[in-house]
Amino acid sequence: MIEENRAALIEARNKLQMAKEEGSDRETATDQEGSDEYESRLSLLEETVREYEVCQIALDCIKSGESSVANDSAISELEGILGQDTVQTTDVGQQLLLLQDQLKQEKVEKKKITENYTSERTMRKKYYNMVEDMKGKIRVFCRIRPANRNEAAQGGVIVVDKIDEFSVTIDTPRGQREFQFDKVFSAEASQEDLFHDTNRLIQSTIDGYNVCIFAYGQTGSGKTFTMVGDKEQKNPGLMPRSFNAIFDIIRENSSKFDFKVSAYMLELYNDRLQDLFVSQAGEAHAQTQSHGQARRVEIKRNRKGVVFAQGAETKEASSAQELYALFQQACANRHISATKMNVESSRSHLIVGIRVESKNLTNGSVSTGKLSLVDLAGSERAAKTGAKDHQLKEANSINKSLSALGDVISALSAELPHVPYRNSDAGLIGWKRQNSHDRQHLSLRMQS
Ligand SMILES: Nc1ncnc2c1ncn2[C@@H]1O[C@H](COP(=O)(O)OP(=O)(O)OP(=O)(O)O)[C@@H](O)[C@H]1O
Repeated sequence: MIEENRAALIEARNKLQMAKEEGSDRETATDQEGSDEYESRLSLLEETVREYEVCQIALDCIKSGESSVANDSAISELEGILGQDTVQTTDVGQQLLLLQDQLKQEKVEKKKITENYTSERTMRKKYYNMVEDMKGKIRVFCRIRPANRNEAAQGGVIVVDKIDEFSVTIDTPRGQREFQFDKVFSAEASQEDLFHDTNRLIQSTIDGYNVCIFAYGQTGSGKTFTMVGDKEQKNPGLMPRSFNAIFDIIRENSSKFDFKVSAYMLELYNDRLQDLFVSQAGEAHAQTQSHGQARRVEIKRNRKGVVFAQGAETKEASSAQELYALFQQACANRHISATKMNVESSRSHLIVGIRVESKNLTNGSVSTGKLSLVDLAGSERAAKTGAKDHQLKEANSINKSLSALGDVISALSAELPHVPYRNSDAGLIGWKRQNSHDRQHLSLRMQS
């Protein structure tokens, strides 16, 4: 109908144009009767054009009814056309009233849809996160590392056995012991399998929750492999997979939300927090500039109880690739060295904090969630790792902070009124619960 009207409008305008040209060609109005006839034909044609124009605006308005802004401007255009002339047919007036009525209805409809959408979204968030909560605010997964070539060559015996989805047995000098987890991954489990279960927590972060995933275990048990992946990234770990998942969700929702992703990356080395976005050379340079004063990163809590790393640089990323590039930059500044148990042993706890801010384009509300991904340094026995001198100091500091973390986790699991977060920065930054909805995801690891 719109197309038919548009064609008729063009034809009527052409006829009017031709009639006007014909009029200007007439040299003098010799024949009064002919002149009157011409005038009345011209006025008839003008009226026809106006009618088609009004009709066209009305049809366009009805077609673009979802946008009240577009309709409002169309109405003023329509009123403009009608106001240009004193000739206002009842037909056109009725059409305008009808149109205004339709617009009113559409505005009410639009408001209803927006309200429904907002309440549906709130419900989705609520139920989604209720399901996540039912699974437990603290979830402990166990991953069994396959025996490596050295262990096999030395005739190592497998002492860990997965007996079902949730339990393992371990042969100890005092006999076999059984342990329960929220989930157990066997030595054959892939990186993909591991991520499958944590993937859902990324949605919670985007929904405005604070999520913490960390790997805990003995040195060489595969924490870095699980969190980061192998060096060549043929088997990417939870961190790069999470970066991709964040931006996948962002892409899917880009028509409804405006997102902002920013990150800080720190390491806790020898009880001191270091900003991994600043290299040691950069830090030394900054220290000279500030007359010997070292830049300090400190863990603070704001008035709302939200934990943040004061003094740490935060960088924005607009894609998973950008976030990964920032991560690589941070990893290059991390403390790693060889021990007897791991050729690339992490000598510090790595803390990656990703903040996702989302602005709802429908109602303007803003929510912020944080995903903390932590690769802890491994607990170790100096006798086994061969740690001496500064490595021994590192090991003592690692063991001390892990023991403080153990106290935090025990207190949280037992729901004790006092949780000793303050005993260690590590206990505070990664897994301090920032509100009642937060959830931690603990990956405990074992070696076969
Ligand atoms: N599931 C696995 N499959 C194959 N190789 C693995 C697996 N887990 C760990 N590895 C390998 O075992 C070695 C030790 O793993 P990793 O460095 O991740 O241990 P870690 O627990 O982070 O140690 P540390 O606490 O000393 O840093 C690495 O060479 C890693 O590639």
